[in-house]
Amino acid sequence: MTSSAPIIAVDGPAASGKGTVAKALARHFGLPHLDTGLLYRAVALNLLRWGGDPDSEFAAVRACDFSQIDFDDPELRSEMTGGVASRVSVYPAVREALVQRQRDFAGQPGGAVLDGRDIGTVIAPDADAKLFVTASPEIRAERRHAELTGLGLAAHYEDVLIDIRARDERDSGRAAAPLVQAEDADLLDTSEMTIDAAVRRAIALVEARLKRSA
Ligand SMILES: Nc1ncnc2c1ncn2[C@@H]1O[C@H](COP(=O)(O)OP(=O)(O)OP(=O)(O)O)[C@@H](O)[C@H]1O
Ligand SMILES: Nc1ccn([C@@H]2O[C@H](COP(=O)(O)O)[C@@H](O)[C@H]2O)c(=O)n1
Repeated sequence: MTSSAPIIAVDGPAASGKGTVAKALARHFGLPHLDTGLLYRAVALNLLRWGGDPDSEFAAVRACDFSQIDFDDPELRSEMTGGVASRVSVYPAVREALVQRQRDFAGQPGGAVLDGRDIGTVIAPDADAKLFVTASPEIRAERRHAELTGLGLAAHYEDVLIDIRARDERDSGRAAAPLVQAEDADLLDTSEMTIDAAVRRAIALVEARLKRSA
């Protein structure tokens, strides 16, 4: 892959700020951006609406149908949908059903930024730049809690922290495409960083990688 049409992979745990960083990178480098978590959330939302059982791999695979999904639907971003997304994403057949769509996005001629859990390891292992964005569970829970209450939703910090820890365990512990830092990814721990500082550091890390691969 040449640096004129770069693929940038951004991975990390829930509420680490990877989406914020990925969107800013896309703006900075003039690239299209895909939040791959939305694909797993779409499967989860189908399942919830159809009354399917998240413990059934068969039902989850049937829910890999985006024909009725509006990607602007606010329900996609709910905590309930995110929790079910992390359950259906453990199934290899669900992951398999979503791979090609993500690889097609990554492979478009002008380059792309994708964020998720397995972008640098499975979807685009040859990406030109890879970031692993993280922060402590407590900081991530604070940020998610502030986000939810800011939207006027009732949320308790302790519950959010429990949910974040459960999500970390499921995403990192599954056999298929677990959340793990790719060997050639740069680590960006945003625990002590403002959004501006995290974005500036992300741009600097990616620019350095692109220069090296030019
Ligand atoms: N460095 C930071 N300092 C403070 N708040 C931040 C920082 N980075 C992100 N945030 C805020 O934290 C929340 C979560 O960020 P974001 O949505 O980017 O995380 P994410 O990793 O993409 O989450 P997920 O994929 O689990 O939905 C948002 O409200 C965002 O504005
Ligand atoms: N590449 C990815 C992206 C997401 N997931 C799973 O989906 C859940 C929701 O993702 P968000 O980024 O929107 O929070 C997440 O907890 C993962 O289980 C995935 O497996 N791979």
